[in-house]
Amino acid sequence: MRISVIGCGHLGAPHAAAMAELGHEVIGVELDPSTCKTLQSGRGPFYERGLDELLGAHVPTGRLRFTGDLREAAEFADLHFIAVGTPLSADGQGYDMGQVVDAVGSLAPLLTRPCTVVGKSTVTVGTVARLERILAEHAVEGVDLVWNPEFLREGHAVEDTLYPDRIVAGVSGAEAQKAIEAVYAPILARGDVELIVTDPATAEVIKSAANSFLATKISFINAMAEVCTLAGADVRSVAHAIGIDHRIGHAGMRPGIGYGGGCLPKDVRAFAHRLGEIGATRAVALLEAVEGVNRGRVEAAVALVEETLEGRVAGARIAFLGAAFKAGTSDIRNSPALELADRLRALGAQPVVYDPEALENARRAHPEHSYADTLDEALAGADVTVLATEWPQFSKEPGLPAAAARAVAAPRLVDIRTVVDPVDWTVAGWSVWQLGRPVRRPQA
Ligand SMILES: NC(=O)C1=CN([C@@H]2O[C@H](COP(=O)(O)OP(=O)(O)OC[C@H]3O[C@@H](n4cnc5c(N)ncnc54)[C@H](O)[C@@H]3O)[C@@H](O)[C@H]2O)C=CC1
Ligand SMILES: O=C(O)[C@H]1O[C@H](OP(=O)(O)OP(=O)(O)OC[C@H]2O[C@@H](n3ccc(=O)[nH]c3=O)[C@H](O)[C@@H]2O)[C@H](O)[C@@H](O)[C@@H]1O
Repeated sequence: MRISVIGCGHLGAPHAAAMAELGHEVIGVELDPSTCKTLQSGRGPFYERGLDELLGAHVPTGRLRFTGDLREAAEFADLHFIAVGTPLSADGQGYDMGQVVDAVGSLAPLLTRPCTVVGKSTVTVGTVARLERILAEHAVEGVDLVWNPEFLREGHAVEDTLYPDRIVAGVSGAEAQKAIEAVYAPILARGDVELIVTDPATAEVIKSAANSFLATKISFINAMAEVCTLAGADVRSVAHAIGIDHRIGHAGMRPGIGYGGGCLPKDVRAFAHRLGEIGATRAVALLEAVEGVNRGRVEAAVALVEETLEGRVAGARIAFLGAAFKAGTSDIRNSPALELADRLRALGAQPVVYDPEALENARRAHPEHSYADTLDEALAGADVTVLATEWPQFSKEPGLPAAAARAVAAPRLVDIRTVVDPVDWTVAGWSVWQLGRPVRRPQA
């Protein structure tokens, strides 16, 4: 099929590349000239595993190309994916729908033959009806709108797009369903992915419910971390034990500093706001509790660092390992790591931040911090080491505890992501603090 992907950010760029990999002819439309230029050169504008390989394979053959010109895409494609951003509005409540409304509003009058518009951006209940009105007013007859929410995780964007857990399509008619079946035919042909065809409102709720549940699971275990701190218990054992019950499961239940990123925080907030508007008061209370727990995690992490330093935070040099909102990405949107670095800096500490992929973004957005180009440079002379993003380079490298112990001024590790095995570090002379777990001291 000839398809377009409008908006080539963290969702759209991997989606465009994956659609080319599935055999479609793809044109990506990207408003930001610098992002567009990078994509045209066959490289990803951010770190995402597998993306450069797909771009490198399909851009040179012309099967995948990028443009800033929406008209070119309207003429070329029979199916248009909308993958533009839905950030929070300026008042921090609902979504700012500007990018979605602009994209669909600009595309509609350019559509001169029947085609399908497929929304992938995350939106709240009621958006599809609004966009259907725009298309009915400005496009020719026979333009169908489908809502096809996306469930990919950053860091796994390519594999999640090519091998999704499920495909959801909110459709209003049979033609739209056929278009979705055609575009995802190579995936559906494998026979192990369910296509859930539903109405647009249900598709909208499915996406918001999925992200809200993921956030709830994280906040639940973080609430238990708070309980464990007060009760002298160990939250990792609690998570392990309860997760063995297959109704609970271990996935997505790692305790720590809480959820960040370009999606869960804004999606939970916007969903709660919309639910308030439609009167779903109990659901609002649930989501507000989830947000409340999440907000408290940075506070808890600050307290842990203070405890480590016995209150002497001012002037302390902190090796700060990680800036990305999670491992596997260069994305720093709503990064709990950087929020913690900000808070510690405000208390007079000197965090020296290192991240394997997100340094450039962090430097640009937070020029106030000191940065290290290498892990060794960050560790040198540190009074405390904060493991702030769960990169395996920090938690799974067998030689790191011993090497790092030689580099720092004091072997104190605060692992706010609960990813290291304290034994690996205590044998190398470290004391290890984790949220909701007893402090582990060096083994004699
Ligand atoms: N980042 C993720 O992992 C996922 C994101 N989503 C949803 O996908 C949507 C996009 O998210 P991200 O890709 O993270 O945002 P992003 O900000 O990384 O990308 C959006 C891109 O759209 C471009 N854009 C805006 N208006 C445009 C227009 N009219 N024409 C062409 N390009 C335009 C922007 O320049 C930007 O590059 C959001 O609704 C998000 O909630 C859904 C699932 C996963
Ligand atoms: O709608 C979206 O944009 C996407 O949002 C999340 O994906 P993502 O933001 O890439 O990140 P996650 O892997 O879900 O992690 C979110 C945050 O929670 C934290 N987290 C994650 C898992 C966990 O067990 N504990 C935990 O604290 C991560 O460090 C990160 O800060 C969802 O997982 C995707 O399914 C969804 O498509």
